[in-house]
Amino acid sequence: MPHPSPSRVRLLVSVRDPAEAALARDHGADLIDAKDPDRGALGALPADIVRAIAAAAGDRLSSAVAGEPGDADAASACLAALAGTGVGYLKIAWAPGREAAGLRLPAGLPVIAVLFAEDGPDGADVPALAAAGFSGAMIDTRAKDGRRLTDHLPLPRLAGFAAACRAHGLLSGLAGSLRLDDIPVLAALGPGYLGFRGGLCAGADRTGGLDPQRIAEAARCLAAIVPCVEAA
Ligand SMILES: O=C[C@H](O)COP(=O)(O)O
Repeated sequence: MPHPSPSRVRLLVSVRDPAEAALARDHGADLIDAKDPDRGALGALPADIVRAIAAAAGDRLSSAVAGEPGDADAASACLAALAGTGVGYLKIAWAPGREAAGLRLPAGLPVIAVLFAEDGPDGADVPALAAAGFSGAMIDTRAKDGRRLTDHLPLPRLAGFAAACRAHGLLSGLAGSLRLDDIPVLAALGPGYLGFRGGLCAGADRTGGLDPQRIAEAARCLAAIVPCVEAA
């Protein structure tokens, strides 16, 4: 499976269906992420829609969110439900400090742990994620209430998270009601990708439709930035 080059920060765009996947692909998304924006921060889509999104992503990497399970057993079931859909990654909510015993990760399919900014994650959470077998880690916001990632966590803390992911060989991501003007500041921290939904939708409404001009603008912005540190 291809892996994003560590030399630049990638653009992840969350999509709800194959038509949005094709739009994101055609306007410069690097990672096409299947997610139901009507069902909160990490609403999972049905497996057949995820499969169609992975196909529509074409030569782009794809991922799918698997939900917000309460423990390792439930997480294993959520991951298994989407394991055969053809996406390159699965993403699943994971509480900092959660007991990983009993977590069964799908063979050969990298899984990204999504930590919520409201829980105050930082780089100290990363070693346990690596030990649990996750291939990546990202921070997103749980409440889509207008507050952005940087309203919850200061930049040095985000930088520490990205650095810890690099140190442990994990792909890292930052998201949470990001806007285009967040790109230069957050990309400079060297995450593997920045994740968007609402900021690339018409009227910044994450439950509305994606705006192709905004996707293209985000892609242009990211392509122009060389991170101060190597992205991971
Ligand atoms: O994975 C990224 C998320 O879909 C971000 O959604 P958001 O930009 O609406 O907070």
